Amino acid sequence: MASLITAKAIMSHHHVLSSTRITTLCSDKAIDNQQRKTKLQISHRFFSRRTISAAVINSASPVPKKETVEDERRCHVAWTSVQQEKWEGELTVQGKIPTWLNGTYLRNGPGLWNIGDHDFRHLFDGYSTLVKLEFDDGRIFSGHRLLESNAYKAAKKHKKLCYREFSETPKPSRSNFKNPFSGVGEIVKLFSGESLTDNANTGVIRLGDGRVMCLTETQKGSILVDHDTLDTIGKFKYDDGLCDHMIHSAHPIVTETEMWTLIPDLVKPGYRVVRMEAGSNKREVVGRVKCRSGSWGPGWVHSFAVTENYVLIPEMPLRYSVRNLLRAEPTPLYKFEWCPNDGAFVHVMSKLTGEIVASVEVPAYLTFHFINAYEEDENGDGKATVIIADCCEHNADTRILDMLRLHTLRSSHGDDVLPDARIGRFRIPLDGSKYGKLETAVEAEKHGRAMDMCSINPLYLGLKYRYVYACGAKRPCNFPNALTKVDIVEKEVKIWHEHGIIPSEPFFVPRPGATHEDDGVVISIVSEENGGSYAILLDGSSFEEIARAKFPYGLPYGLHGCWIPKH
Ligand SMILES: CC1=C(/C=C/C(C)=C/C=C/C(C)=C/C=C/C=C(C)/C=C/C=O)C(C)(C)CCC1
Ligand SMILES: [Fe+2]
Repeated sequence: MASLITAKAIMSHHHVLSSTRITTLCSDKAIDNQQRKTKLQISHRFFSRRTISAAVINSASPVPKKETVEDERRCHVAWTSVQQEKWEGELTVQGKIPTWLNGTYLRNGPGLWNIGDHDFRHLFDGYSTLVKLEFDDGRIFSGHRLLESNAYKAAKKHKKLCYREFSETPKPSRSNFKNPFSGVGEIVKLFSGESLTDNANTGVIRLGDGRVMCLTETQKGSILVDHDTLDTIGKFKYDDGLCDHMIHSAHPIVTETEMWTLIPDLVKPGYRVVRMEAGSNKREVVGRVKCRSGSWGPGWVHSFAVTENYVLIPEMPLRYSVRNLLRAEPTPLYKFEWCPNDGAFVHVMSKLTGEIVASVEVPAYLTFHFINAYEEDENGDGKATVIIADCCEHNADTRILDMLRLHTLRSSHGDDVLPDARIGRFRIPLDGSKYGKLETAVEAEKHGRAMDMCSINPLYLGLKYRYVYACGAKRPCNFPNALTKVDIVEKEVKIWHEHGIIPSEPFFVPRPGATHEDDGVVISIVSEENGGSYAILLDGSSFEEIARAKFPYGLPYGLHGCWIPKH
């Protein structure tokens, strides 16, 4: 493989640099074993000088002397753009993959953070990069590929940012500089959704009918992919009038039969709760909840939770801000503002009737990811009296958003600057009380005061459960650097960590036929300090390593994944 890649890469000065990196990695013994099966394709036109120089730096090769190099030298591969548009090949497995594990783990996340000479600012800005691990009878066939969103294709074609990303706004064209009406045009393009990105870099889900969809928070960023080839199939076309509302939660809740999601209303602050039957493209509005705070915008809703009978709608003090949405330059809170004085709420809607059965004020909170929720029947008469909802809670401290700026992530490696997080547990009474509680479920010190990117056994969705898998920390760190299993009943925590790693979301796959909640495996993809990366498999119960498989190159950090079983 080394000679194949070198031949492809030595086409220009820049590609001599990229070949240095790839040849170095490919001389790895494990990779030599699979040369025949490996295909690599480098996009020569698009990947820029910066991407390539970062690659050289990560391979510890001699580097050109320039000011940015010192910064980049310290840059962990987790925050370094992928080096090629796609790759596929078999990975060499150390250890033994359970024979029952047959199917594909797919992970989505931002993997390319520069366009031409422009470097993106925030982790969430990067172009969607899918990584697959296909488990087949003890072997792993892997690959990655950039998603062909319109935003990515336009950037590639014009060598510049063309759509509004999380923190980035395209520069106005020269002709628009002098046009006094261009500001109005920008507002129209923003509120019609035209200028918003479809870069579906956040999650990937398998719908009940088997279709696989990548998502971000714009509805137009719902994109179908082929989980085998990683080809982009095309837009998921919602067959309803709800797309006018532009944005939705990036984390719909999907089962074999249905999908639930929330659609925030920016005009009349509130949320629509919608349901889509498996096999359909049409969402039905089950109900609507009005925001209780007097702020202009609804609270940001990245994710939410469901129980067997209810949908929980969070109304956080981190709210959409029209001023910040319109600003070209990012504010410290990007599109949002922090309004704790306007209150923090959780609403509960009946799945059956769409009625609001509880709406409680709670202490200020900041969460991106709900873990799970369930109903509790305290009187033992079969009627739920309280709802318990757990989330990764950032102690109502918005600094986490700015911590995820690429410059900070790249330059603070080794410093203990990650703000604290915990498992926040809401208790929401169903007796008409005005207030709900928010407590710490397990002493945060036990998981290094970091807690995000969580998963549970999917068979326990909406039900009383015991185990949370998430990214935690071994301090000091500037980003969660460990995998953790939290027993929220016994309040015990297991940690898996290796020096210098940045692991992505630990994803739990239950063993078919299992009778214990933690009988299964946990999959994660780990970016290493030395520029490499590997897939890791932990036993869901002991949380010990079962197997790992090294990639022939370094993969950046990724966000969320899904499991597609082989039938
Ligand atoms: C907010 C708007 C947009 C984009 C939203 C996006 C891309 C949101 C992505 C959020 C993610 C990936 C949150 C993850 C959080 C992870 C954490 C806190 C990890 C912590 C580790 O400790 C647009 C769609 C671009 C436009 C409208 C507004
Ligand atoms: Fe997320």
